[in-house]
Amino acid sequence: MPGDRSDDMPGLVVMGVTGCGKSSVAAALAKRIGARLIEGDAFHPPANIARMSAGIPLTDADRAGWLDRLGEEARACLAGGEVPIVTCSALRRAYRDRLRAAVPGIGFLFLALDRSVAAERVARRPAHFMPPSLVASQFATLEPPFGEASTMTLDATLPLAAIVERATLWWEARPDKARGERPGAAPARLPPG
Ligand SMILES: Nc1ncnc2c1ncn2[C@@H]1O[C@H](COP(=O)(O)OP(=O)(O)O)[C@@H](O)[C@H]1O
Ligand SMILES: O=C(O)[C@H](O)[C@@H](O)[C@H](O)[C@H](O)COP(=O)(O)O
Repeated sequence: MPGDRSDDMPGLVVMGVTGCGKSSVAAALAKRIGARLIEGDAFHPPANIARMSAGIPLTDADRAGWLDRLGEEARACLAGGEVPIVTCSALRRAYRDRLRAAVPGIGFLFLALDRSVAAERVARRPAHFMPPSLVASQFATLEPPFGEASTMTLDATLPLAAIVERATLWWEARPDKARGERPGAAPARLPPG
């Protein structure tokens, strides 16, 4: 699936519905490119965790403070000279714009999968606060980031290594890298699909 890289990307958000592989992909990608992982789940206030554990979807108001917290973490990471990779469902355009306001040009890697696979993965995942009953509301809320700047969509059912490989190529081809660290270098070619 195509990626759009019209802005510089100082860091990344790995986004998508519950069970799409955000935590798995972001951890592996952070290791691969030497970035700092900011695990979004670790920044929910206890009230949000309690709601989700009880099978109640978060509201815009529940998510607002969490998104701001993630934006602050990403900014602090950049200020410290590190590259942030944030896991955050970022389901709506407005949520992504809130993160973009905190970190202009931040990129979004969207892991796309259908709801039956998401439901299956969430049901099989041990000891996690998200119950399978919340999968439907995640899909109802999702606004895919198609056409937005600095976004890349990948098939979340590819093997983890293939996702990380494609994401790494996209990251390496980002404009500031091409301009700054590799003057005159052509951006790396993205693999088909
Ligand atoms: N590419 C993949 N292929 C198969 N299973 C995956 C893949 N990525 C993640 N998983 C599995 O799916 C489940 C959900 O992954 P996770 O990273 O926790 O998703 P999220 O953080 O988006 O909720 C986990 O059991 C994980 O091992
Ligand atoms: O790992 C997961 O299962 C979730 O996707 C998690 O990363 C996220 O915190 C929730 O989805 C709650 O936030 P939203 O209701 O905004 O998705």
